[in-house]
Amino acid sequence: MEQFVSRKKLKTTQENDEKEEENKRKGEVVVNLGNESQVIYIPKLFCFHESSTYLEFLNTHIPWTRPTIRVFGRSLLQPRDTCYVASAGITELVYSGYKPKAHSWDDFPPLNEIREAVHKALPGSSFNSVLLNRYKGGNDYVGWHADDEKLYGPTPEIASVSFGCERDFLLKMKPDKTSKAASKTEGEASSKQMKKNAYSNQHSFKLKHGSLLVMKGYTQRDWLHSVPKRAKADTLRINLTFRRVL
Ligand SMILES: O=C(O)CCC(=O)C(=O)O
Ligand SMILES: [Fe+2]
Repeated sequence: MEQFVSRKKLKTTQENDEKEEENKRKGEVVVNLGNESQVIYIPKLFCFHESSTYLEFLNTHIPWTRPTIRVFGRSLLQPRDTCYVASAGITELVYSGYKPKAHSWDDFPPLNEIREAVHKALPGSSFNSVLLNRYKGGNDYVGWHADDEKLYGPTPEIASVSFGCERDFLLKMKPDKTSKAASKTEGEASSKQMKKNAYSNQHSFKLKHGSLLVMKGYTQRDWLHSVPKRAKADTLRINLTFRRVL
């Protein structure tokens, strides 16, 4: 009898966990970008209260810096604050001529909690680094780029968690891919389904407080993304992009 009761309890907990996961994924949007590139958007991975607690923690406890980077041969102050956290022993990250210092996960337990929630939402994923960005207001931004550094391999899964001010996240096809994609789409457009899903060269998402956006497949090879300046988005936003260095 005792065994029966505890087993029943166990099942209930498991059922509750499944229900909780299901609730988190409510409103999930999957966008097939074509040519094996995909974006998944989950608006509410974290509830409002959890998200606000993480925003406050990250804002006050992360050692933010605003480095000088090189873009198109010119030095400029990166238009947002940044910090990098990574597992020991993995290949160092270098982007735009800048090599961020890798901080330890152990120094920021809430970051590990967020990473675990992302792992739960994306079965099979295992991220060993996170690049954090802090946008202090609407003048802070990230320009068009792809996270296509070699250390992530050809088809990285990049999981982006946002807290704070809602900002637009834009995707556009890389210029050299546009014509090829158009001819491919035309060729495939015979089926009704394809016509309905006719691929577009641009997409935009409003990244909400506590949301998760995932870029998968060949998105980094074929697409650029950005978070442009927005005069009206004048409050703090913190974004975390989880990546796996191979
Ligand atoms: O802030 C964002 O939503 C995007 C950040 C980003 O693209 C990056 O860190 O590579
Ligand atoms: Fe990026």
